[in-house]
Amino acid sequence: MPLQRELLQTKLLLKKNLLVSIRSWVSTLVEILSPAFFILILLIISKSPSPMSSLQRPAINYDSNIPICTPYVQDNCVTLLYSPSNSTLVNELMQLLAEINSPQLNISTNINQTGAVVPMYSVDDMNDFIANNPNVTMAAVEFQSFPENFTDTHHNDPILHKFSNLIMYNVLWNATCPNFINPKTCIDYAVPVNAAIHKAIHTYQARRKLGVLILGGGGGGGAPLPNDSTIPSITFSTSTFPLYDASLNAVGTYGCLFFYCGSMISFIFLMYKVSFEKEKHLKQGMIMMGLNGSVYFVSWFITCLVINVLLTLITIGVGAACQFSFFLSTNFFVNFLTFFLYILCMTQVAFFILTFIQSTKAAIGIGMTIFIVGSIIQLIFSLMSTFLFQILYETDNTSSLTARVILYVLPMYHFSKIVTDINQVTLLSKFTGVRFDWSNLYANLNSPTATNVNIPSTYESLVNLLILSIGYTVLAWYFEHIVPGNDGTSQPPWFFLLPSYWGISKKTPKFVEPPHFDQDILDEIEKANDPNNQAPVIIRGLSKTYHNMFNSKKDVKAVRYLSLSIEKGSVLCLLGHNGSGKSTTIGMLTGLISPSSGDAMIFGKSVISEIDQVRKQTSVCPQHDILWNQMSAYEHLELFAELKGIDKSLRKQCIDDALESVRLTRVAKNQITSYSGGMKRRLSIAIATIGDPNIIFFDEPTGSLDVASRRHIWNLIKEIKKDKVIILTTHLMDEADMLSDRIIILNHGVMACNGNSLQLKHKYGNGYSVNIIAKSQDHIPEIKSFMNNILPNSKLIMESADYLNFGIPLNTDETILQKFFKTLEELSTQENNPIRDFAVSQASIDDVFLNVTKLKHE
Ligand SMILES: Nc1ncnc2c1ncn2[C@@H]1O[C@H](COP(=O)(O)OP(=O)(O)OP(=O)(O)O)[C@@H](O)[C@H]1O
Repeated sequence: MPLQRELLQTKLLLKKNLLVSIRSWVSTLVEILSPAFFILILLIISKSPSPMSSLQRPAINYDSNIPICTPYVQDNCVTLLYSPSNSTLVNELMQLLAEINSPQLNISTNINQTGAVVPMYSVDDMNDFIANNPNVTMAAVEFQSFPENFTDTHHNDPILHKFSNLIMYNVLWNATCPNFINPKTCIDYAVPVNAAIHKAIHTYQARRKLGVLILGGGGGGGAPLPNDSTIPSITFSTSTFPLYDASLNAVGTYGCLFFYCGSMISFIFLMYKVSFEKEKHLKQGMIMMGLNGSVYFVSWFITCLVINVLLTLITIGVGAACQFSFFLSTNFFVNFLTFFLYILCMTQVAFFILTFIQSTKAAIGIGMTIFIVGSIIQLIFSLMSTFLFQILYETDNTSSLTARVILYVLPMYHFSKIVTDINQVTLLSKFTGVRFDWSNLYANLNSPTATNVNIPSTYESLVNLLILSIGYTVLAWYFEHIVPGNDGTSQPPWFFLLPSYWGISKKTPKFVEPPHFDQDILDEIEKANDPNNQAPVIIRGLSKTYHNMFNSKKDVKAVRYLSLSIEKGSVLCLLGHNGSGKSTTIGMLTGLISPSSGDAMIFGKSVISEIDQVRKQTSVCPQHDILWNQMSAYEHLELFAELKGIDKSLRKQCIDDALESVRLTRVAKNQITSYSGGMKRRLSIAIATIGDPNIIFFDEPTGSLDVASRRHIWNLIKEIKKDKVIILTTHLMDEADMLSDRIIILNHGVMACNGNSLQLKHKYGNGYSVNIIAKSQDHIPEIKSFMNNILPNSKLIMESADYLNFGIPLNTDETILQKFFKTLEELSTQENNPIRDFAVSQASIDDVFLNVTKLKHE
């Protein structure tokens, strides 16, 4: 049941992600609470006085309303006069003003209706009325500039367009209030009238942009105003629109930036977390242990979705708690989609970028750069808001088209567009009551004209974020296949066209002609190619070339025509210099690296076409520990036991046995941050042995262990090899000598020799090895000539500073050897002896290794 297996693996990795997040709770909290942090900064900014306040006019208190007048000279009074009455815009504005004022005012041409708002044809009519009816009118508004089409004029010139939207008016109020004597009833009309006009204009704009009915109420009637002989004294002020108070300004000016910052911290965290697992080869290690590569990404994607939902809810919750109308006056789902889709899109951008990055340093660097560049973009959009969109969509010339295309692929552009749209509508909604609802998503909030109708609506911007999320997911998936990862393998750019990729047909191995080999190796090749060979591991012509994308001359032939078979119950040791192809061989046998040619059969299953079946039989202890610092040894073993499909009833026993075998029982529950390098290595070895695999690959298993631990692991390997195949790579010759049933030395990717320890010592060993330390480097020539004279068939194997190593063939005449030893002893008593110290030993694997690799070099 492959799907069931994948679901189980996804569950396991989610559990691992949860565990790691809980254990590193400080960074998890920082990540989750980052939006709250930025919104709180916005709150502080909104509460603190603006640094520009001394240069600005005082903010308007939008909470104040125009009180309905109370007659104090005559029986009736007029709350407000306005002119001109022949302007549709002015009339609509004043009706709106009357409607949203609390208490609601009545527009009436009947000047006898107490408290009415009365339209006047012109400013002269208004002045006449005031002069003829002293102390009847509380206030008056004279509109001086009122572009009839308000938001639609002068679109071709953005600067003119800005000014054409300007409404200018004078507010006049009656300063002769006789109640000055009684200040309680004498009310200042100037401030509330000014604020009411602001509110009315803003509501007008918002309703008009959203396409909702501008007027919802108003009207009324009343009794005629009586005359009075008192001469009114009128004072006036002039005001322009708009003028917001500081708290509204904060969201309007910095909202884009701070909401963006809050959503971007998780992006940087994601870049770090995924690149960390890549850098530490954790993903590779898990794949070698049977993990499906796509499950790895699915598990990260689900983890990100959960974090994304949390971040979105926290953003909306904290924003609403701070009383920002951006959140309070916007439909919850619109707010939710804004943040959710943006963070989702940035998650996919992170996965896309990570396909090209192998190290955490690079990932954090790029993440921070995107964060900073994005912040600058947000700030520009915050400050220029709709103005910038107008310029961008004003014309369809090449430069604006190019700018639009570039901006289109940036998720932050769409985010700032949506935030600006919502801001435009909700900025004053506390006073105007206008909300940004689901149905308003389609409205064009940017004064469309014939030329700039293309400005996307809020809905289109949300859809664009979704399209980008899907686009970046596809790109991440595609480049993940074709960009060589740190395992160096990649698929051809057309991989998705290959039936084998989709499992429709099986991959077929490619075989090439073998290079020239010695007879013993040719015998082994013949054995491996024998169709009757029943060995559990049969490798046939396995080769790997790492191609250089830019220069084929720099291609690396890491392994060339490796052919051999390995019997059950044996340890095969792969020796070789650094870079000789050992890890590549293990990578190919575990399906991590795809061979360039050849194939290997593991218990009859091909590593090319049946890797899933192969992985059920194999286990790996890679060169790099596959460990998470936040998890304990027990949790690691539990994870891998489940990954290997060990039955729940047997799991605990298996884990306890594995811990016991590497002597980690006592510290099993401790997080591995407290472990030494050796302890971590022992845990990696325990992980490799769990689940009783038939074949275990040990890639330099004891490199970082002390002598005692190393001996312990050797005993362990000897014990477990009985019914298994062990393939071991090492640089330690005594380890190879002690453990191996067969040794293969790789030299520049080519099999240079093959046989057991004794056979190799006999064939390639020096018989005896003579190590000589000269008194000084000046004595080296003297010692060399001494050796040449006394033992002409000796061979210099190694020379380093004052150290010389000679090999003496096994078949050397015994009398010559005796003479040699005697001369050495005599020399040691002489004063001019060039030798400080010497030792003679029998041939070792070291000699074999040096001889073989040197021979093949020559
Ligand atoms: N991802 C890769 N891309 C390109 N070349 C690579 C890649 N991985 C390995 N090589 C090259 O392939 C050759 C064999 O490398 P490999 O790691 O298999 O050697 P090794 O014997 O395991 O070395 P070591 O003992 O240092 O681990 C080396 O020349 C190495 O530089």
